[in-house]
Amino acid sequence: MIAFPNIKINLGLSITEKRPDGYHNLETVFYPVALEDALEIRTFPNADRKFTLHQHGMEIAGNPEDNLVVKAYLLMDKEFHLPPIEIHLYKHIPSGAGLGGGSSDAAFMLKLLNDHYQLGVSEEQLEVYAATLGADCAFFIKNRPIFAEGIGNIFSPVELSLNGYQIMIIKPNVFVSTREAFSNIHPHRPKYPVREAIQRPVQEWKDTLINDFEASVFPQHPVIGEIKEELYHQGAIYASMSGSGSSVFGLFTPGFVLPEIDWGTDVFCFKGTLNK
Ligand SMILES: C[C@](O)(CO)[C@H](O)COP(=O)(O)OP(=O)(O)OC[C@H]1O[C@@H](n2ccc(N)nc2=O)[C@H](O)[C@@H]1O
Ligand SMILES: Nc1ncnc2c1ncn2[C@@H]1O[C@H](COP(=O)(O)OP(=O)(O)OP(=O)(O)O)[C@@H](O)[C@H]1O
Repeated sequence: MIAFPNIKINLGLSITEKRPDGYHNLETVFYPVALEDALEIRTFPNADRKFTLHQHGMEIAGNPEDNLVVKAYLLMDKEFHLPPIEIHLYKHIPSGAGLGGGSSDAAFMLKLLNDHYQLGVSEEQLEVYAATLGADCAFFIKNRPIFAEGIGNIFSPVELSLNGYQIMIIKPNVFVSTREAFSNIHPHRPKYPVREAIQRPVQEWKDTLINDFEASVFPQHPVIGEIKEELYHQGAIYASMSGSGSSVFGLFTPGFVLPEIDWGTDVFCFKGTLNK
C-alpha cells in the first residue's frame, strides 16, 4: 500500500509564550500543499527483524531507527502487535525547510498502518498518537487548512480557500534547526492575531500576517530574506518564510504565469497550484 505525504506551509506564525515544559505556544494556519514524498509499506512475513527501511531520493540525516516513519511504526506495533514490514520512502521534500516533511511522513505512516491492517483507529486517536511524534504531526492526519494553537496540535476550523492560487517555494542550501530557531525567539502577543488577519483579503496579508521566526532567522541567513524580497519583486501577492525556515513561499493570483528564475545551484524550487 502506498501514500503520498505532502507538506504544509504556515500562513502567519506567532510564538506567543514559552511553556514550563520548554515548548512554545503558537498561533498559525496550516495549509497543505501538494509537494509530496512517496511512502510504501508491505508485509514482510518471516523477516528476522520488525522493519526494513529503504530510502530513496534526497538524503536524510540520522540512522534508520531515528526516522519518523520507523518511530510511527514502532508506536503502532506496541499497541497492535503488527507483522514485520518493509518500508520504501522516496524523499522529495527537503529537510530543515519548515515544510513539516518528517512530520508528514510519520502521520501518513500512522494512516497507512491503520488502513492496511484495518485497525479501526479513529482520526481523533490518530491525532493523539501523531502529537507524540512531533508538534506539527497531528495536522497531517486530517490534512486540511486549519487554525492551530497550543504547540501546534489544538485545532479549530478556518474559513479560507486559496483554490487556484499559484505557489512557488524556494529553499536555499541552508539548514535551520527548529529547536535552535525557537531558542532565539522572544514570545509575545501579536499586533494582528493570525485568526483575524487571515480573514482579511490576501492583498492585505503582506502588512498583517507575520512569521515571528523571520526576525531572528533573516539576520543569521540573509539569503532567505533576499528570496522573500525577490518573490515580491516577481509579483507575489504574499510571501513568507514557512515554519522556522529555511524555505520561503510566494503566493500568486490564479492564472498568474509563474516566472522562470535562475536561483543558482543548490537551491530547491517547487511550483504548483493550490487546490484546497
Ligand atoms: C515551527 C513549526 O514548523 C511551525 O509549524 C513547528 O512548530 C515545528 O514542529 P515540529 O518540527 O514537529 O517540532 P518538533 O520536532 O516536535 O520539535 C523540535 C523542537 O522545537 C521546539 N518546539 C517545537 C514546537 C513548539 N511548539 N515549541 C517548541 O519549542 C522544541 O525545542 C523541540 O525540541
Ligand atoms: N522521514 C523523515 N523525513 C525527513 N526528516 C526526518 C525524517 N525522519 C526523521 N527526520 C529528521 O527530522 C529532521 C527535520 O526534518 P523535517 O523534514 O521534518 O524538517 P523541517 O522542515 O524542519 O520540518 P518542521 O516544519 O516540522 O520543522 C531532519 O533533520 C531529520 O534528521
